[in-house]
Amino acid sequence: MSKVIIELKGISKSFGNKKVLDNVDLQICRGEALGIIGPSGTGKSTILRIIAGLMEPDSGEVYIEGVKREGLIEDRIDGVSIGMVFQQAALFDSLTVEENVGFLLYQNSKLPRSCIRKLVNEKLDMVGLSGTGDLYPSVLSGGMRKRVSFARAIMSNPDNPKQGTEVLLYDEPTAGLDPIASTVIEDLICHLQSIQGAWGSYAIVTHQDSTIRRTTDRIVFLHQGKLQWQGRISEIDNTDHPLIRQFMSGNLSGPIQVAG
Ligand SMILES: Nc1ncnc2c1ncn2[C@@H]1O[C@H](COP(=O)(O)OP(=O)(O)OP(=O)(O)O)[C@@H](O)[C@H]1O
Repeated sequence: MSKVIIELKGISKSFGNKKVLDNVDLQICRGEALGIIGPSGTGKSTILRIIAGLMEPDSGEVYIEGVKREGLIEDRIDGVSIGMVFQQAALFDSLTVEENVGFLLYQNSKLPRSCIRKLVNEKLDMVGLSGTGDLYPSVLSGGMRKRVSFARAIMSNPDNPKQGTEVLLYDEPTAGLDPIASTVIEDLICHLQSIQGAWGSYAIVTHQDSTIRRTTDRIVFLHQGKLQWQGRISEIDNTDHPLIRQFMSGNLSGPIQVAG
């Protein structure tokens, strides 16, 4: 079996009196493409934020290559770098594409501007956006804005050997995109995984059928705070698990209650 790179053990999280995650165990192995699916509001984005170190669980532990994490991301550097692509591209509209992608290096490193610009251009090339560094986000399409946020997530600081992104977390990367723009993003996710070295492992939260099928090799299904089913992507059409059958068919009848 592949080496476990990230492990959640007994993770619980509540907001107010609503328990969103209830004793969740989850592993991401090196080289794995994990899909996290389930009905809306079931805690998928919350899991990504906990893995990224942006939010602390109420109880449970997060292990990064077997080392227990203490605190949030600003308190320490993990042995594995984790990049996150947010549901909304979350770009600063008053900054250029280059300034958005290089934002953390411009803010936190002593690298010369020319060096950061070179690194940014490398990442823009990788996401198919060569020559867009001087543009502002407002002139880009939704799919292009997503790709800028990919470039930002894979930025690394060459002065810090631990800063190379090794795990990428994608929160609904194809939401709101037309089928063709979604295909471009799905291809890009697979392309980044195929590049030798850095971004071989990822977890992706998505509701889109094509994204589930084209970008994942293992699926976990979350419902009512619990991990209810997991299996290979090839099993998703064959399992008779009632939650998966209802979710994948979009049927209104079944164990998942329709909100509203
Ligand atoms: N910071 C927060 N404060 C209060 N409630 C929150 C917070 N973050 C998430 N929630 C609530 O927790 C629940 C789970 O949210 P989360 O975004 O993780 O779900 P999700 O499965 O990703 O949903 P969707 O598929 O609709 O994006 C929701 O009811 C949400 O309103």
